[in-house]
Amino acid sequence: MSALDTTSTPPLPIDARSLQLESALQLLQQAGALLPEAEPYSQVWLQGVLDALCDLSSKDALTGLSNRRSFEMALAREVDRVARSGEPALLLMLDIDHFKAVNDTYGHSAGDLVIQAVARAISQTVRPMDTVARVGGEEFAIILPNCPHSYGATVAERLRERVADQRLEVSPGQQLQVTVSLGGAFAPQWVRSSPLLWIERADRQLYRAKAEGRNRACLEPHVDSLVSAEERGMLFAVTQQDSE
Ligand SMILES: Nc1nc2c(ncn2[C@@H]2O[C@H](COP(=O)(O)OP(=O)(O)OP(=O)(O)O)[C@@H](O)[C@H]2O)c(=O)[nH]1
Repeated sequence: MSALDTTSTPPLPIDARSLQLESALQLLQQAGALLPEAEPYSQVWLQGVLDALCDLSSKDALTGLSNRRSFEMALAREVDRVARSGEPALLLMLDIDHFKAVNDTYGHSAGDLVIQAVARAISQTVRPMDTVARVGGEEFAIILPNCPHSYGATVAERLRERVADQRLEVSPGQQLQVTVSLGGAFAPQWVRSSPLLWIERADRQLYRAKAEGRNRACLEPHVDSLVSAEERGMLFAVTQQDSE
């Protein structure tokens, strides 16, 4: 039985009022999270508090996007899915160009506004099924499941253009334009690869985009999977047995 298996143990009756929830509630309040509307300390209310805490711990505070931890979990799930389904999935790493100069010239608050605007632009450009995360100060990652190879360069270019076309008001009457560089790599299909390796491959393309002058997208050249249809069937049967 795993530590998370709750099916074989009878639930313990808990008086929620005996739990020390002050810090958790304060944290949620500070973050502006909506507290559950149910009767305080009822089971439904307690579940609502736990759900709100989970939500908070998976989000980046500045942008509301997924944070690095949540991104890494989503990426591991995607690696698993690609290994089973063989569907093409793209990982894009995106970094704001010369962002230090934005901070140095306009101040940290203006820098924060720029990060938020870039986050919005990315979210509005991709599909709801895609995961958009802020994985570093001015670095974002986008996981695009079920993304055809022929579409990779188009989506990366659309993101680049969307940000470059934005006029950002960093203070009254003061507008600013920023650009981004992107690097992308597709997950190897029908093979259980490592999320870390996938990130490294996309990152390498991002460095290339920076080195080649920024404000551009570089994708790793695609190599067709060498796994035959018969091997795919065998691989799929094995992974199915593994999970049973
Ligand atoms: N405003 C703001 N700045 C941040 C945040 N996190 C990191 N930074 C700043 O982001 C800047 C990143 O600068 P660099 O890594 O030198 O990159 P860059 O200037 O964008 O240069 P290139 O990536 O090479 O184009 C640093 O000045 C950090 O202080 C944040 O949350 N808000």
